[in-house]
Amino acid sequence: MTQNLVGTNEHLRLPPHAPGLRIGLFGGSFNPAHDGHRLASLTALRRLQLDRVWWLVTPGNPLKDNSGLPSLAERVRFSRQIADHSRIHVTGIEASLRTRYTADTLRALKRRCPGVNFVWIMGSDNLANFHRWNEWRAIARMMPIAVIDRPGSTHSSVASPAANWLSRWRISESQGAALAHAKPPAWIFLHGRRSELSSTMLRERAEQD
Ligand SMILES: Nc1ncnc2c1ncn2[C@@H]1O[C@H](COP(=O)(O)OP(=O)(O)OP(=O)(O)O)[C@@H](O)[C@H]1O
Ligand SMILES: O=C(O)c1ccc[n+]([C@@H]2O[C@H](COP(=O)([O-])O)[C@@H](O)[C@H]2O)c1
Repeated sequence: MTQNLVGTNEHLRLPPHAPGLRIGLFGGSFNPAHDGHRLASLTALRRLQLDRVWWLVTPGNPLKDNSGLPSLAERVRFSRQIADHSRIHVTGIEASLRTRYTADTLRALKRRCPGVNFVWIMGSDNLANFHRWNEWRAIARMMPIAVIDRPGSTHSSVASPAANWLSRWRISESQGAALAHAKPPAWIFLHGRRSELSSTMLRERAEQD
């Protein structure tokens, strides 16, 4: 079934959505997907009371060397096996939108999905580098952001230039249910059960085998 969907480029289409839904957008290389991605998504679903999380499997992170990156279809297919949850939709829609930078992707999705309450989700390692992203302040002005704590970047992320700039708009963890409706900039740092997993670790293990 999943294989067929990838074969028909179903992963390039927008999943079902409707005005008023709260949808988390979780972008990543997913090379490969792992349980840390799933745990972060479940944390966001529950603590932010989201209806869905869409994984946006990138054609290639603009800040990474993407040589050797497996095909989008392969990464989507494996991500679907890992996600395995009715509220998590794995997509390759940046490829069909022909966007690479997150700011462009979010603009395009907001235009195509009027009335949807989107939240950008990222691990805390990405907050630490967020100030290097294209139009990062514009991203923060476009939609609320949820940062999920991740081993190794708890402190560097909150001490980062982006976190400093964003500090006045941080809402408390107890207000998670309000984030999707908050006027951006608005962001939250969610602490909870953490996963040590990373795609780098899995690629290194696979090389040793
Ligand atoms: N264990 C984890 N806990 C919380 N967030 C995570 C975790 N692993 C990845 N993420 C987040 O998931 C998103 C996609 O990450 P990505 O696909 O690059 O995985 P990665 O494990 O960070 O990969 P790599 O090791 O190749 O950098 C990013 O926002 C990242 O911060
Ligand atoms: O737009 C940018 O400048 C930008 C820079 C770095 C990363 N991103 C996005 O951040 C998400 C996480 O990337 P990664 O490779 O850490 O999984 C993914 O959706 C990337 O496209 C975006």
